[in-house]
Amino acid sequence: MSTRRGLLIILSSPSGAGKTTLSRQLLAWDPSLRFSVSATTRAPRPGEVDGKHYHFLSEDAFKREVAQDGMLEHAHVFGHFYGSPRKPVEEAIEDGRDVLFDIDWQGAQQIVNSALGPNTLSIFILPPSIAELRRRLESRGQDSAETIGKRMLKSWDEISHWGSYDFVLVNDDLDRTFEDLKTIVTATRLRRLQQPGLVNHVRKLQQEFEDLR
Ligand SMILES: Nc1ncnc2c1ncn2[C@@H]1O[C@H](COP(=O)(O)OP(=O)(O)OP(=O)(O)O)[C@@H](O)[C@H]1O
Ligand SMILES: Nc1nc2c(ncn2[C@@H]2O[C@H](COP(=O)(O)O)[C@@H](O)[C@H]2O)c(=O)[nH]1
Repeated sequence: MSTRRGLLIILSSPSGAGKTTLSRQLLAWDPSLRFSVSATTRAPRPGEVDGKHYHFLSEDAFKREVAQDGMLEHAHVFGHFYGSPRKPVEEAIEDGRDVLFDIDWQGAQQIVNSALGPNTLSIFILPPSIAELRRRLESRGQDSAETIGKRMLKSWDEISHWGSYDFVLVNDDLDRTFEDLKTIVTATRLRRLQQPGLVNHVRKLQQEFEDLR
């Protein structure tokens, strides 16, 4: 029987729309889901743990990883490098586990256009308004006014790619958005191609049917 290959579930949004919050909820909902811990050259925020939230690398170390083909995708975002280490993702999906990515549109496009494209599920999170996006970045209280200003200026760049994603959610009410996200993940897991074991099941049904005659 062919085994199931894991799905690559990609969440993107402008900074502050809520993808980190939704990722954490999704990981708590389904402990079998693996999070792709990105590498970044930006400094840790208060409370961020190396190896859990990000792998915090120097620029030299990051570039070395890229040169050795160690990144599945990588991009320059808000003045820093970010990338998804290849090995843990490949191991997880070969093991049949789904992997969650919190990455920008450039990284999403690289993965969707790669050999892993048929195994991806991409979801874009929109904010209810630009004013609310700013309010959320400010209320998160983890970035300087200058950083928030830069992220707001880049928000349209990110939003302009919403049309390339499989699904789009407007994250107004968090509980509602999370319910919709779970529905999307559950439905995608039920796609015929995600269930290679069905072939054997249908063969068994056919045999049982033949035995009736
Ligand atoms: N639906 C919502 N309603 C109100 N606040 C929300 C909602 N979703 C997320 N938030 C809050 O908005 C802030 C930004 O959310 P979060 O950090 O998840 O955004 P993000 O898209 O991951 O941003 P970044 O790309 O900068 O990491 C957080 O303080 C979070 O608690
Ligand atoms: N292409 C990639 N983008 C990534 C990756 N990890 C995170 N990101 C995106 O960067 C911005 C900023 O993140 P922050 O943690 O500094 O707020 C956000 O849009 C992330 O989705 C990655 O590995 N590749």
